[in-house]
Amino acid sequence: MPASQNSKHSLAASKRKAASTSFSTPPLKKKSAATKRPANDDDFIMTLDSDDDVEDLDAINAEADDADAAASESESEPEPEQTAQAPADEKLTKNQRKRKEKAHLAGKEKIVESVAARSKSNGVVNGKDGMALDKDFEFDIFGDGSGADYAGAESSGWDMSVTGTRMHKKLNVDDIIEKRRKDLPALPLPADDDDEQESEDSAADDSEDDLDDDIRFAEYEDSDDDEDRFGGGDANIAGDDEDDQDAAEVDSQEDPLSSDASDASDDDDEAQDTQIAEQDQDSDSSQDDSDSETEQEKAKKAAFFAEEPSSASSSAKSKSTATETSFSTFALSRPVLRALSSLSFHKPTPIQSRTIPLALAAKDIVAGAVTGSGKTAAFMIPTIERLTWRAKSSNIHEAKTRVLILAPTRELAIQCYSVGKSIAKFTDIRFCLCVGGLSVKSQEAELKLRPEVVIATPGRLIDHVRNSASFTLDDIEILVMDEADRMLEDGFADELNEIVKSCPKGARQTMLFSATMTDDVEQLVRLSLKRPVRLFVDPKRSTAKKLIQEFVRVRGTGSGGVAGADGLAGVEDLPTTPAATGRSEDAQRPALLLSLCTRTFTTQTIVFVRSKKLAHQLKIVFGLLGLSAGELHGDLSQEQRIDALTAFRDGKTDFLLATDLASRGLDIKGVSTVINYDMPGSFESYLHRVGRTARAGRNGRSVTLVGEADRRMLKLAIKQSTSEQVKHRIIPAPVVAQMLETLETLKPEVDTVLREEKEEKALRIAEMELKKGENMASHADEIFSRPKRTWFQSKADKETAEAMSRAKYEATQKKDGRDKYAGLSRKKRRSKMMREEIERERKEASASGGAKTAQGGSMDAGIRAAKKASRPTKLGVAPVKVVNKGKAKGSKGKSAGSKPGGGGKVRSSFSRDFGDKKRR
Ligand SMILES: Nc1ncnc2c1ncn2[C@@H]1O[C@H](COP(=O)(O)OP(=O)(O)OP(=O)(O)O)[C@@H](O)[C@H]1O
Repeated sequence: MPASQNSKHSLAASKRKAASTSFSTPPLKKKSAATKRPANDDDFIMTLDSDDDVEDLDAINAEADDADAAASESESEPEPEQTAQAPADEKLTKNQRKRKEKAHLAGKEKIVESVAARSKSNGVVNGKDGMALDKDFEFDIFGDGSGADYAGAESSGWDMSVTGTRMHKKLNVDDIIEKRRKDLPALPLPADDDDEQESEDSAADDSEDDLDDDIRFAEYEDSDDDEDRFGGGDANIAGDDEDDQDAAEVDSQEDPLSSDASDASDDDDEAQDTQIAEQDQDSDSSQDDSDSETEQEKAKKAAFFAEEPSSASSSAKSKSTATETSFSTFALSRPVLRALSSLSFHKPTPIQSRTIPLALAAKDIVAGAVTGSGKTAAFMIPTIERLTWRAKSSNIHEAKTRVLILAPTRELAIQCYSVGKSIAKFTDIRFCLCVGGLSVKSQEAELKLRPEVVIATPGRLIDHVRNSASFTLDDIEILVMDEADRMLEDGFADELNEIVKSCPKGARQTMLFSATMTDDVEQLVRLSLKRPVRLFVDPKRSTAKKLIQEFVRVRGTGSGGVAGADGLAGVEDLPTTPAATGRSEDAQRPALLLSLCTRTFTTQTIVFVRSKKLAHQLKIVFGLLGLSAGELHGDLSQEQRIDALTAFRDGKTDFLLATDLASRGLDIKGVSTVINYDMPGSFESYLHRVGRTARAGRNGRSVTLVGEADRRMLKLAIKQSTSEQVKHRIIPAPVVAQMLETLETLKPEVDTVLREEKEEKALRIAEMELKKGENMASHADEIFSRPKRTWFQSKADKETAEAMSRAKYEATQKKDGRDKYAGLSRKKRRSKMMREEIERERKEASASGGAKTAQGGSMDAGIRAAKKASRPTKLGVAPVKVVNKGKAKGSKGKSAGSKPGGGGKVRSSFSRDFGDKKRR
């Protein structure tokens, strides 16, 4: 425990004590000796990236923002302007220095103006607003703060508009891209896939039937030819046959996706299937989490959780299926019913049906339901309803903050705020949004009025608990955590403990929600739940019913699989010859992605990538190709993040290139496709990502690029879905080859844009430093007279927490099998798996009291070994591509004649994953 926590704890306790004595005299907080404020302390970035060490341009931007914020917040020591500028100056050429000097002068003028404006309008709070990031920057949900314009907001999703002037001129990479694009010669792009020939393979024209037919064909009659037709497996890519055959002979033990590994990997499949089956039992009731639970765990859960009251449960179950069910059956108050009807919420979703009665009865709840099933309203409706029962008082000193809703990201908190205000719009309930990146001062001012509901990200909330006079969590009666499983992860552990400690325990109702909610008692116990009810509405780890999940195989003969990927390998380091392009999966991904986005999924598409740097680079490539794309990740300022979201939501951009920051909770209407540029590190993360589409009963499609290291995740996805939901998409090799050529042409342009952007940013940083110096000079008295803010975590604490979170994430990756067997020969891999399986079965046998004996487990393994022995041991020659060289085109007709898995053709394990599904 960080040393600071003891003092925090006592602080919180003393605040509670003080607050309980009198409402009329809000207790003054004792400010402890200031620890230095870490930059971005409250930036709850949900990225699971491992790119923190990457010096990214947007990171520079973020630093610049911090520098600016620091200037306006005036907490750091003033530094001589010369010193601050020196490092930036050193990097600049003569011309750049001249430009900088110009900017310097212009900046000076601006600063004078802004200081004048600031002193003019300083009446906002206490006559001083210097601690705000930007006094004019407001987050206004409906433009007027009233929530009156819901209909418009509803039609296009929750409103995330931002009003107010910008803190500084936004550096616009779009301008740089546009400038470069104009000078580019026309780039060859693959034609749309709506012509007959191409739709045979890529199968994504407007007609749903055609699309399904084509993909089904690819799925079940996947020939050797087919599987070679993407990822660089065609005669058009010189030398590929040889490469593959060599690879098949030499590396057949190492390539679980290659066709020649098919016989050998049957055992692997079985072993993996068994594991998957055991780990991912469907559980469509609140009662059983998994059969693999030990008796001890079951007993622990039985003691920890309360049974769902039978009346509520049975009526809810019938309600959830009955078409005539309506919100009026819950006896909600008129203003709430009116709001629901204005939102066109006519009947409750299943999770709402089961949650609302229990939540109204003040029960603690641990709830899980599939993405897009209405969990936000499930906790928001009863919360607001309970607030309408409160005793009303016109006296502000009697007002209390009774509800705290926590979310892991700012965007999600903003969305919850928007939903809450909409449902409460006919009541007098007041909300306050407390998230990082927005004005601390205006939040402080709102908190002083004691709004009934506070919706927050943890870091900013703790900042207010520690530093905003009169704000305490002493009166919290309802604590809700959205994406609670995320909040329970190590990265949030310290913050969550601090918050829970600061809330009263006694009469508090706690509700936890997530699509991937855990019922692991060890994790939940620290939240002081009181016999919570488990409400798991959908089968565990399932996707929305109307989601079609497509998978595109990424084939590389090298070892540069996804695990090692960070950066746009296909663009940054494009190979010089097309032949070389088949060497790494990473080299294929940009081309595959762009083939999808230029031909098939041309709008309303979110592309998830695993690093901020990659998101930015892809944005440049998209821009240079004339595709309108925004980026969303943690290296952007909050303003840029909201801008990107709103532009995408409003259809101003067709693509949103995002990290996992955007994977959870965001409800953007009209998202038709989610593309996973790479497989995320955990299956939970996959579920959240693909859950950005097919929401609220709508159709949606996800397309995931699957490399060899992702096969286990692919199998999980297939296992958890119906056969109609999963498809194998094949992109014609000529299309990919053409895209690779185009990317090759673009490479120098991408570099140029990055360089120009860097220069612009260097200038901007210089401006910031100047502004900071000016602020320091103009407001020195005020700055040094202020009490310093105290911080919950030092930078080191935060880094430790992040490192723990990252370690856990990496461990999850290993658990999910991404890298577990990487680098092992087939033989070693199989014997390792066998050993693990025997060990696991032994454990299970002893845990289940001998129901399945260790001996029995070994026997299973023995049977599998015997089965394997009865098969031909090795094909010897790669069966791929022998027949197909001259038949790259018109694969439909050709392949339609082939039989799945028969006729001497060997199907890849990738294809078998799909075929197996069909057989089930
Ligand atoms: N009763 C209802 N009737 C109609 N639409 C609803 C109802 N409840 C919620 N919705 C709509 O369903 C969509 C998804 O809701 P919400 O964002 O709460 O899903 P979620 O379960 O929290 O998803 P996630 O797990 O991704 O966070 C929203 O657009 C919301 O407006």
